[in-house]
Amino acid sequence: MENGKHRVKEKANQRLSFQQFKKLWGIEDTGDNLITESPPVPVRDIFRRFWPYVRSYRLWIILSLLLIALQPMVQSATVWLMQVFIDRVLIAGDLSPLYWLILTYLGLTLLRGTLFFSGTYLSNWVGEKFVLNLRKSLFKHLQGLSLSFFEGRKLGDIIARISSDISSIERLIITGATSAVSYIFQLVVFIGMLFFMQWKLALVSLIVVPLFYVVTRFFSRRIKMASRERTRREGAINAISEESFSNIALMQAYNQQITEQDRFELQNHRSFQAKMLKVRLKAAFTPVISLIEMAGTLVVMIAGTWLLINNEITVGALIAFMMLLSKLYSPVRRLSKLLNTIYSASASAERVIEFMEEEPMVKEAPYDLEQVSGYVEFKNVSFSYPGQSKKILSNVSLSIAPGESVALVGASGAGKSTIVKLLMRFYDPTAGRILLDGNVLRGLTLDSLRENVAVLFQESLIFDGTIKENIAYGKPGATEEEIIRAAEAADAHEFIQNMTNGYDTPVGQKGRNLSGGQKQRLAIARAMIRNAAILILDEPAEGLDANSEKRVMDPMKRLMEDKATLIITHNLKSAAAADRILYLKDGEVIESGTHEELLMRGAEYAELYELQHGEKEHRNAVSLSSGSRTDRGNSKTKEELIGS
Ligand SMILES: Nc1ncnc2c1ncn2[C@@H]1O[C@H](COP(=O)(O)OP(=O)(O)OP(=O)(O)O)[C@@H](O)[C@H]1O
Repeated sequence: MENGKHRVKEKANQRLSFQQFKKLWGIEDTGDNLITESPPVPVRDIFRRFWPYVRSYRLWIILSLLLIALQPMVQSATVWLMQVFIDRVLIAGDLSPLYWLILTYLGLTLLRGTLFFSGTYLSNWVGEKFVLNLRKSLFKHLQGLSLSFFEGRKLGDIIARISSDISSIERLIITGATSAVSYIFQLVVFIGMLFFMQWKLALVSLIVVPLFYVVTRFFSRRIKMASRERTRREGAINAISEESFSNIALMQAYNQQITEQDRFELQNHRSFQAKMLKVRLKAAFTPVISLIEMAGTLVVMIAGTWLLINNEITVGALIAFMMLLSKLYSPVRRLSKLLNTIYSASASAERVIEFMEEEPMVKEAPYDLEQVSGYVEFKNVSFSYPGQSKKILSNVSLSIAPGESVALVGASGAGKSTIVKLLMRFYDPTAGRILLDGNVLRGLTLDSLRENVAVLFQESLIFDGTIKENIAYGKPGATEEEIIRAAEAADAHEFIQNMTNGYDTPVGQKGRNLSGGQKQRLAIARAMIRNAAILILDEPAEGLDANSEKRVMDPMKRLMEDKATLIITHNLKSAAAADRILYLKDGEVIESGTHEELLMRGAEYAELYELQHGEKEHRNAVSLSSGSRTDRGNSKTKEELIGS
């Protein structure tokens, strides 16, 4: 029996599979949806999942429900007044009850208005509070997720989920739930009143109720699926817009407007198709419901007339009954419509829940490290990106001591930036260990690790804020004096002072009001103010012209003082000035030593150097290094290390 039940359930699920449904209803699986489908979640579980965000408002919810629940009572009393008016005033021809009837009617109308205002205001207030809390919590949660999550997602889709999807959930959780309770309460009151007035007629009027249920179920399931398709397409529209507009210069420079428009249009059209399917379903739903409603009214009219003929009901009571009946069908209809809204909003809820259930791949650890000296060690570290079998790093071992500079060189794609990502714990190694001052990175809190590292990325990352805010990003709560000192050390003070509003000048989105060199000096000031023991320089002079490069050299040199520095560079002349060079090939350190040692070895590093700087210079470098290695010792200048 249990098995049989299970099979039926399975079959029901199968029959309504998304792909089959899409074929049936005209959204064929075109394979062009940029956003993957979120796992389906039953409505009951959705409520359970979001309940914690409204729990603290439960008293207000109860109050608003109470206010909503009182409304049908007042409505019923108004109908009852009508019955008294017809039977006692109109038919009896007696005007004496009219005075109190009018006064009561007025009082009831005012009461109903007050209840409506406070109920609506309160339920909306709770709803908006829910949106506020949920959005805050989702934003915080997303910020704690690992880099891998963001590298595998479309930014536009993430934004769509934080903005529009969360707003849709409000319709499901608060407005939806309170309206549902209010409609159910109205139903109970009205049905109770109908039975009180004429139980036989009341029974007849309920004949059509199961029909409402069957039709609603049929429509709401399909509306939910169309809504899923629609929300995914909206996410894709956001993603394409974000990609296109953030790369607008590239797009225009390569005349890719048409390609981008086509990409956009495709998703836009699919979104339109999904929406139209939803509209068709919703539009067809209302007339079908009206038809059932009409059938119910007809049956009651016939039965009512028969009862009237048999003197089992008065004219006034029959009219009042019919009026109440129309009021009964209204919450039934609204409840059915609401179910559709709930189902379509649950498509958004599924997308938000998918994100909420994401766990950070890099797990937080308990040990809070204080100020470190900056001794970094990689021990037999291997790494593959999540979900990929290709080994990006194999058995990498390296160390950087405080005050030492190590250059990481190698062909593009060799795995240099991946080493930085592991050191920052954006990812954890697949095998091997990384240590900071002898502590395994996996055991440290992410905050304490990252507080001890300052990074200068290949492309200076500048936020849309003032110059002051951008520098202070390196040390939250930095004083004005500290900011100016950092800017002076980064040789940025002068150009900042020459700007219209000095340190309060806005830099524009991505720092578009600044030159490349200015942005880099601002980034140096930010790293300066952090004063971390470990410094990572990822192609710090990349993209700067000779003049700007010269300009950032001195501040960079000051920044590196006493720090354990890892410098990633393609330029072997800059690498030459490092205390040690690691040559990375296909994720393995194949050569390691000083510039001179590597040249003497005459292997791949020497070959690459020769390729970059010509044979003559290479020979000079070798003879110079073999003759005067001891003289030079560690006297390499920091300028050499950074510049080319
Ligand atoms: N998020 C990622 N997911 C999957 N593979 C990645 C990811 N990031 C990098 N890779 C792959 O890892 C390899 C090493 O990349 P990495 O960025 O570390 O190289 P690199 O030596 O820094 O290159 P470049 O000098 O060009 O910056 C490349 O083959 C790259 O395709």
